Amino acid sequence: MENTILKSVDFDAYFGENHVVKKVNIEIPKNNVVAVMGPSGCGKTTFLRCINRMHELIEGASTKGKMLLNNEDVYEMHPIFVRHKIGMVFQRPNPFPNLSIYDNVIAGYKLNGMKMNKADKDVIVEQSLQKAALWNEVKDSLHKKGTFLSGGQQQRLCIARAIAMEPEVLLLDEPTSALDPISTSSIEVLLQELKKNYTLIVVTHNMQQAARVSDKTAFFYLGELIEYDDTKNMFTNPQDKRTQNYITGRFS
Ligand SMILES: Nc1ncnc2c1ncn2[C@@H]1O[C@H](COP(=O)(O)OP(=O)(O)OP(=O)(O)O)[C@@H](O)[C@H]1O
Repeated sequence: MENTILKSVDFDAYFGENHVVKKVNIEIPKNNVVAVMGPSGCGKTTFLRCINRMHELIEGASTKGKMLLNNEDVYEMHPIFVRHKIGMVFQRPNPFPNLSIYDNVIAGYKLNGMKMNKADKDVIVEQSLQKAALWNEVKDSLHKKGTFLSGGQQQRLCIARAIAMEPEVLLLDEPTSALDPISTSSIEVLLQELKKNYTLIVVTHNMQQAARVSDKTAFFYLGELIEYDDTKNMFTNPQDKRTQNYITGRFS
């Protein structure tokens, strides 16, 4: 694929002896939203966490194969650099409870001991909140704690925090599953906006959401990537019986 930003080659992941991601080969095009779906326990989150090397933080966890970002193996880069380039947003909004909205946005810089003057910080905070479609709602309360925000606003704050590090790829693990329908819809709109500047990989259990937001969909089953195609094709003309069964609700 010409515009591939991320590519896995024969990628395996294990928890101890338990082989949970099996020989996954996938190419993710730049500025796309790719949905990752499949039944519970099929390795979606594990695969996502392998992309930015968070899997290896778990004791006994290991990987095999290649994960290439712009053709360079992320497993040969410094893990901190990898997590700058490949940001992550989790299922439950997790702003740092003791930090203000402002400090939450630049938390990644502080955690890594990267010093900046106030003017630069102000720019990063405003730009990141703008891109996360939260600026207008919080610009007058930047020094209040992030936990005062609604769930949907907190999730957008977490997106702003990830964007502040200027990643190329953003991994989102069921980013709306803890949110109400209105917040969910505002995050879905935001994803469409964000893909202009970033490449997004979104784990979702919600097939309607995958159909609404993604350009391509990957279907995982028992640790294997069974099918990967343009979302439209995947939902209208799945090639594998297991994908067909999943999208028609024969197993969840
Ligand atoms: N920390 C862990 N230690 C050991 N095994 C784990 C751990 N996390 C997940 N697993 C196992 O790895 C397999 C894949 O889990 P994973 O969370 O990646 O699946 P998933 O498709 O994201 O599931 P869900 O949709 O329920 O979130 C499962 O068998 C799970 O039990």
